[in-house]
Amino acid sequence: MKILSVASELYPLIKTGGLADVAGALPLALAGLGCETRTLIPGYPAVMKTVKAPKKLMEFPDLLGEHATLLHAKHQGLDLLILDSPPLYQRSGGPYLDGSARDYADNWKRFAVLAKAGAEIAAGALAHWEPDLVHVHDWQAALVPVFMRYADAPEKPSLITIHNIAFQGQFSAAIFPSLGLPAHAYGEALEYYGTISYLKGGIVTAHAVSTVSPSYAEEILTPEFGMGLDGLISSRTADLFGIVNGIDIDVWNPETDKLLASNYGAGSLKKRAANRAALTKRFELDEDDQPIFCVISRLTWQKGMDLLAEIMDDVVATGAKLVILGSGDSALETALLTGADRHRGRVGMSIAYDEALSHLMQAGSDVILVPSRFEPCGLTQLYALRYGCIPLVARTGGLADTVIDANGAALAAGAATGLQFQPVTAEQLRRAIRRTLRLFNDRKTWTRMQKQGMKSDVSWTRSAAAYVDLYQRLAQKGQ
Ligand SMILES: Nc1ncnc2c1ncn2[C@@H]1O[C@H](COP(=O)(O)OP(=O)(O)O[C@H]2O[C@H](CO)[C@@H](O)[C@H](O)[C@H]2O)[C@@H](O)[C@H]1O
Repeated sequence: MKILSVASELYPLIKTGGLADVAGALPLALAGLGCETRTLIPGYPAVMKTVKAPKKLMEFPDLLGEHATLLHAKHQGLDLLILDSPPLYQRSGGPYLDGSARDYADNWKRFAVLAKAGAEIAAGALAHWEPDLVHVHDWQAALVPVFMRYADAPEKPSLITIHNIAFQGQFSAAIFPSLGLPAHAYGEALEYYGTISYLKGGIVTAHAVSTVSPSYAEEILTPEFGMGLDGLISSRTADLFGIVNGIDIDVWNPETDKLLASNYGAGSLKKRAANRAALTKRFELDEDDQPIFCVISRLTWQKGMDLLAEIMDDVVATGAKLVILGSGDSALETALLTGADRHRGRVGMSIAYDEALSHLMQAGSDVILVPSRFEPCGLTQLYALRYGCIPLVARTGGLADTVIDANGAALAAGAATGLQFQPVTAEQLRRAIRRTLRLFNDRKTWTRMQKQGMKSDVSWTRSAAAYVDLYQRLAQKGQ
């Protein structure tokens, strides 16, 4: 089966968050199951600089008034379709934000053009490669099924995956005429309280909607988590699926990871000590045997980072240490940095996006804290499981689905892999930290939990098979 995947980021070429990991790893996992995936991405500077000898496939003279060239390249097992349009994508900032962290004013156009190209490819624009199905990710690609619905060509089966419903691609209704859609598409697919919502358009028009864990698929049916789209999603429950993310277990393998100070496995956990020592040095922490908690996250309210700032003094008071890697909301960055300054030697912080450091932190820390208010899946707890770093997570979304709480029954059965807490409040987080410390001091139980986590199947194997199953169902329906 031939799949056209459309995404706005793709590991290892361009990444701001978990979407890139999934868009980058899923095609590799699907390849072994008879699916040939080509991924359409914008020609950002990082992409154009990294891919070797891209081949020109075709020109799009007029995609919503923009000229673009479609390039083909292979990169680390990925088959790429790169939409090269320098006025839209060759910018010095990130994929979505300029150097001052402001949204590009023409993001509506940048991603509408990407989607339009996707719809044209789906309709057979490429002479030698026509997809059987289109899989689009998040609001940035959500207009692909909208353009397909209102095109003259026969509609291909389509799936939209929601990685985070908080980001909806909402724009002024004034852009509607520039999208080149028939007038009725506004009310049928795109209109959202007098504005335009790309994600809504995708949810209305895609043949199936999925999200990245079964629990989050349930949660987004409720007003609390649906962020205004719960009513619409509830009307599509027959076509709604929750497939938990996997991770690339070759990139995230403590036995071979070149970014670590020392490689190790479940049978050689003592070798984690060298990573702990490297981490201690890197963050100028005191050298002692107290547990190290880590946080690797966007610094946002979603991720509960305000709670982390609130409880930092209490964590330090227990004797534990804390290392934080992240960037995001500037008020939260300041609050956390101020706290870290108060506790030199006990709290270390790096305001950065640092892939290499994130690997060392997973290998050198004892616990990863993930106090998210909502979490569609979450990936850092999956890396942590694989690295023998115990996840302490909020009981929500994919975090609830992937970590087995160390309650009495799970401990007795030897099944526990981490800790969960709820509701997501500072008080419950403090309690969960105290519970973690009690377990940490019971070395036999702790080691057993580490080993159990390292045995968990966090690979793509099962989930890739679930996607293939869904693709096949959609393809059959479309016949
Ligand atoms: N400062 C930093 N330096 C280095 N690496 C950093 C970093 N900050 C974050 N990362 C990395 O970025 C990724 C973040 O992925 P998550 O799944 O945790 O959240 P995100 O909200 O981006 O993704 C959304 O999409 C994914 C994919 O579906 C869902 O799992 C998730 O719940 C949803 O919110 C991880 O690979 C993490 O290691």
